Amino acid sequence: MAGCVLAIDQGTTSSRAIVFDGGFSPTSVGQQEFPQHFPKSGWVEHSPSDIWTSTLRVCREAMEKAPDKGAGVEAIGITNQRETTLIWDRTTGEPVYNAIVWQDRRTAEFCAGLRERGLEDTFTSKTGLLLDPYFSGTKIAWILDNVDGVRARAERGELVFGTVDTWLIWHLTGGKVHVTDATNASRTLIYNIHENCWDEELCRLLGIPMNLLPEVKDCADDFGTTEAELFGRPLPILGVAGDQQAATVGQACFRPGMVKSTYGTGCFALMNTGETAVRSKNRMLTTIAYRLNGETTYALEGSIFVAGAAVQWLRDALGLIESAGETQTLAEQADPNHDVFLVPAFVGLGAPHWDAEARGAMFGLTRNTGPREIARAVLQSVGYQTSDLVEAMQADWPDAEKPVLRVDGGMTASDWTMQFLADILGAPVDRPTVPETTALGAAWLAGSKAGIWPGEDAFSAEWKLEKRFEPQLDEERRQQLLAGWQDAVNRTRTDQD
Ligand SMILES: Nc1ncnc2c1ncn2[C@@H]1O[C@H](COP(=O)(O)OP(=O)(O)O)[C@@H](O)[C@H]1O
Ligand SMILES: O=P(O)(O)OC[C@H](O)CO
Repeated sequence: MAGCVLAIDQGTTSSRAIVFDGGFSPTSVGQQEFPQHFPKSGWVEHSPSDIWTSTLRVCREAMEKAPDKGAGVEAIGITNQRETTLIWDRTTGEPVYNAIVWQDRRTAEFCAGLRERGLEDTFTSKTGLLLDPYFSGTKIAWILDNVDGVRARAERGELVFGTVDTWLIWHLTGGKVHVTDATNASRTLIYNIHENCWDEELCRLLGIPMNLLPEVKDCADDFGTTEAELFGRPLPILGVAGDQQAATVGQACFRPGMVKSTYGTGCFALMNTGETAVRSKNRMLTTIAYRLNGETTYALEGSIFVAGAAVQWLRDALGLIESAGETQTLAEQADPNHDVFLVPAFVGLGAPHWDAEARGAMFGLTRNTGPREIARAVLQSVGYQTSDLVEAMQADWPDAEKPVLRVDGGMTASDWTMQFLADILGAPVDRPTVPETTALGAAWLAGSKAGIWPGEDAFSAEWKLEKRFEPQLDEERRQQLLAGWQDAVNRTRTDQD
């Protein structure tokens, strides 16, 4: 079976690999969770070797399970958790520190210091991002300044930096290739998204030597060839995109105004804004959606740090459920006259508030509040947060029609959550037949570059609706719930008077 593509989806909690056939259907999957490390409050790390070895294992598993043991695989596409930061020795490949994960807040004070120096506009105007610990730049600076001997080694040119895509490509190519793509670069806080280059001034402000940085390529490009012994033969890596951008591609959101929202550990909504890099007035991010044939397509992005992670909190910290799916039954049975609001600011608040110091809170508790109302509040928090994002995006780009939201990610398995989302947005929510849109997006980038998959239009035509959720809530109740949510958020924020 020729025309197959192996997609690697290296996520925050697990590594996944999927072989897609020439009809864009998944034929086999490999998946492995790996440990999360929380060395201090607000710190989140991964072992670099876990990232690599779990990825290699799931690729081999997916190839093994694929028809003809993956003989039809002609190209590899990579998509990855973004912003997560690694630095390693360019000769030995030895990491100098663990991977600092996107959720990590250790550089909050450093960011506040830069803001106090009046530097936020300098960073935002060039990168589209905000001075928040979320992005890679201050994480690179932290490693350089806090790990013994690292700055000196960096200045001697012995070290390299990479996001997870770069780390994986380095290993897949036997340490020969040090590259990234424009979408991953656009999340580092040192990449100029308008001029499409690493920015000297921003690197200087953060104290980052530019010799650490990888070459930046288009999303469909030549990223090197895998070592023959890894999969029995060399395979070309032809597609790379950060996971949220890959989902935008996989959801075929190619036209300006189209929006996708992905519900995994966090939630990330991206609106395609075409060739215009819209500068947000509402603290959304401006980012690169994809770069193809040297042409950049931009997006507005709203990033929420906790979505499915709140469901995991119900299971792992509170022990209220044994599996994520139980939340739906609990929510259905909750008292309709008893509103409870959860603001899941477990690692601060992301867009549109960007309050790194805020922590989670629950409001409206009474003696009658039980697991059902709490579970419903968890699922609803995802809807409310999305509603904040969509409202901010529409304010930033009033010309765009009220969008239909294309959704994907593990949490979209919950019909109850998707219906609430449609209700609170007052807009339809579309769930596609292929839930693995992130991996599919990476596969399409590689498959189209290889010339074995068709272009944008034919690919878009293949996007199929599995279920549309229509809004059913009356407007008065919607406004009442939104007001309750706004009140809860205002009381949680640390930057309110
Ligand atoms: N039926 C469900 N109802 C609610 N949440 C769910 C359901 N199934 C999965 N989830 C949540 O979805 C998340 C996993 O989604 P996934 O897309 O695999 O995440 P990631 O790529 O961030 O690791 C978990 O946080 C899990 O709690
Ligand atoms: O690994 P995910 O799916 O939670 O996505 C993480 C994002 O890329 C962080 O920006």
